[in-house]
Amino acid sequence: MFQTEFLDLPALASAGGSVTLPGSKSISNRVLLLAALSAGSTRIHDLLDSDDTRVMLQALRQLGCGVHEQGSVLVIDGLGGQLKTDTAQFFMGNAGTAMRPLTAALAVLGGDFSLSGVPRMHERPIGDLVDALRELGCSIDYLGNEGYPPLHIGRAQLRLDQAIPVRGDVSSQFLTALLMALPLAATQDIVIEVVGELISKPYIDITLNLLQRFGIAVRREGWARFTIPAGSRYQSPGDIHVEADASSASYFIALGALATPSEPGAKVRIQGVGLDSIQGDIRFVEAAQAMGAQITGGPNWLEIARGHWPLKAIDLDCNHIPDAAMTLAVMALYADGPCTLRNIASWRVKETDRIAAMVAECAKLGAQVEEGPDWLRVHPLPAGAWRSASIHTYDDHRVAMCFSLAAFNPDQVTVRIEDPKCVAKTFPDYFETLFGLVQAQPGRVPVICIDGPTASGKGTVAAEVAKRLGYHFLDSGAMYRVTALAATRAGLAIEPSQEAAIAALARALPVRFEDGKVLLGADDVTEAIRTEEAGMNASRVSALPSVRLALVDLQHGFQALPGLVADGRDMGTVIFPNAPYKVYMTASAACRAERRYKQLISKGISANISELRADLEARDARDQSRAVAPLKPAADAQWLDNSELSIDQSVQQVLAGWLQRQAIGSHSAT
Ligand SMILES: Nc1ncnc2c1ncn2[C@@H]1O[C@H](COP(=O)(O)OP(=O)(O)OP(=O)(O)O)[C@@H](O)[C@H]1O
Ligand SMILES: Nc1ccn([C@@H]2O[C@H](COP(=O)(O)O)[C@@H](O)[C@H]2O)c(=O)n1
Repeated sequence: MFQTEFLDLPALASAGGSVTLPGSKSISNRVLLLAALSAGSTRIHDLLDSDDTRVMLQALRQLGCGVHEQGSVLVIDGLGGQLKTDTAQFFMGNAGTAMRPLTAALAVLGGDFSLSGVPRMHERPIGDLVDALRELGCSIDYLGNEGYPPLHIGRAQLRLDQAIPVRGDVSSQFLTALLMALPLAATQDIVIEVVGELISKPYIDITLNLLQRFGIAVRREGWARFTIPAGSRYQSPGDIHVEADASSASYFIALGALATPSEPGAKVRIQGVGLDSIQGDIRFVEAAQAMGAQITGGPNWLEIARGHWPLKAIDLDCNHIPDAAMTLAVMALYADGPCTLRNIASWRVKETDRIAAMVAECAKLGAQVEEGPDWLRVHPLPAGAWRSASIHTYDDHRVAMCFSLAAFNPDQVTVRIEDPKCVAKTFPDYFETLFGLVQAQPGRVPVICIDGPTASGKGTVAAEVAKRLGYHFLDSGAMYRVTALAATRAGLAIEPSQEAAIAALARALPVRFEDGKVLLGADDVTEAIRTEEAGMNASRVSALPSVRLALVDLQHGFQALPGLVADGRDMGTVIFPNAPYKVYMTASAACRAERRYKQLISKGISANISELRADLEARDARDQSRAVAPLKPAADAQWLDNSELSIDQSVQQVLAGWLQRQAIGSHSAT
């Protein structure tokens, strides 16, 4: 997951390949609670691992549920409707799918419980559910504002003889919560009556489907009246599989519809969710088809390719696909006319006011957008009108994910996604998954080159800049160091007479960079290549032209989405001559010798400062005077002498220079 302050998406062009999506949030949290309330153990396969499911799991543990991992399977030892504790305080984060059903289940069972969440959770209404539960005889108090969490739950005195009314026109989660809680009290038939037009009906279908799997056969009369039969008891189904998330699939369906194929005939294939899905958001497929996407599918898969282009404008009632419909709003930027999304009032009370968020962020890209209380109209953005923008994400995973699709804009402007880690709510590896399927416009994966002499601090600074931007990091010096080590181990003298043999070795170098370690074959050589002797050998091996040539492809392979920071001697001059930003980092010889001295001493290696200075000057002289790719600043490099700067100041200067070139909004990367 990207933990950076923001993530810059360079202009994207094409897509193709297969992706297996994480489990559905709606199914995962329902299954977790049903398994906890059931008698017996439930083995849950393909459960979503995200912020919202972790919130639910933590609550279940607090209630005394056994939770065990068995490989990729999660086993829940159910409580059989009997809590092991009747006093607890629960933190629900911003997980509506945990807060609502747990409130109902705890209220029906009764006890001394409090439930709170993040500030936004305390702005999300729950009054209609509380009213219904009070009607039933549950004891619930508001601890803050009337109608909103946090809540306190006390002992219940249930009255089951009359139908329980619940409003269905604000959130279907209130009805879901009652349907899941009431089997715990079904000593007689219990009737729920929906007041108002029920929204998001497909989510109720998911609830009914899962209740059935856990032994509860709810009788339904239309969408207005639901009966839990007397004697209903939760029973574990044993094993249960969680489908991949259909709402998450919407980004990849849109991707297939927007991107040109990575090669002729290439498609975007989604595994784990298909046309027979029980999730309502699978009907996003129909909306994407209406916009022109070519989609085929089977029971557990979908394949998408670009069809009509530009996409066709739509005017759609989106009540049945409330979450996935946000993706349509960004697709609308690529349509042949204005797109109107209707019946989406529930967006106003989600993780953020999603209608307001879509209006504000589409407008930053240059689009004209109109809104009403429960509708949104997005006008297409023609080529020439797109603006590079910093997308605010409001701690809302779906805002972050759907705006990533703006990176396919025809003007090839960069799209900045603020706080990319907000995707952790449902899809922690969303951006990594996206980068696995897409290709940037040619030459658009940015490279920041930091070249300079030994011990100028370029490796330290480059690694930190890469971390702050979420970019890959190339320590090119390590490649020469590993080559020299491999040559020595192979009994080759590091001299021109052995050039061909060392180059052959370099071409097939089994080097890997993993989790901060450098591996040569199966050998961890991280420490072995860092000695002063290894540095000198690297300098000698790097003067051999065929060795340099042999390592070019390996270095180019590091240029991958979302970007690269490369440090070395010839990054800006030879390996990435078209890089958009180059720094030549240096410091006085005295300063560099002192830094290296401190570096060695801190590792417990004894050193002599004047010998170190002589060695590094000799190394610099060799690097600067060699015939091929000598150490020198690129003509377009920014010169940075950091003799008087701290590491952090050096990092800040490089970041500031890069952000100035990116020119997106007025963001800082501190
Ligand atoms: N202002 C500074 N900027 C960067 N590094 C600094 C600074 N001050 C001290 N250092 C320290 O200098 C030492 C040398 O840094 P580093 O290894 O990154 O240099 P380098 O240029 O990559 O060297 P080499 O080319 O030999 O690998 C490190 O211990 C680093 O912490
Ligand atoms: N792009 C590069 C990087 C390094 N070298 C040579 O390797 C030696 C070791 O590099 P470090 O950065 O790890 O110290 C260095 O002295 C150079 O001779 C190179 O030629 N080109």
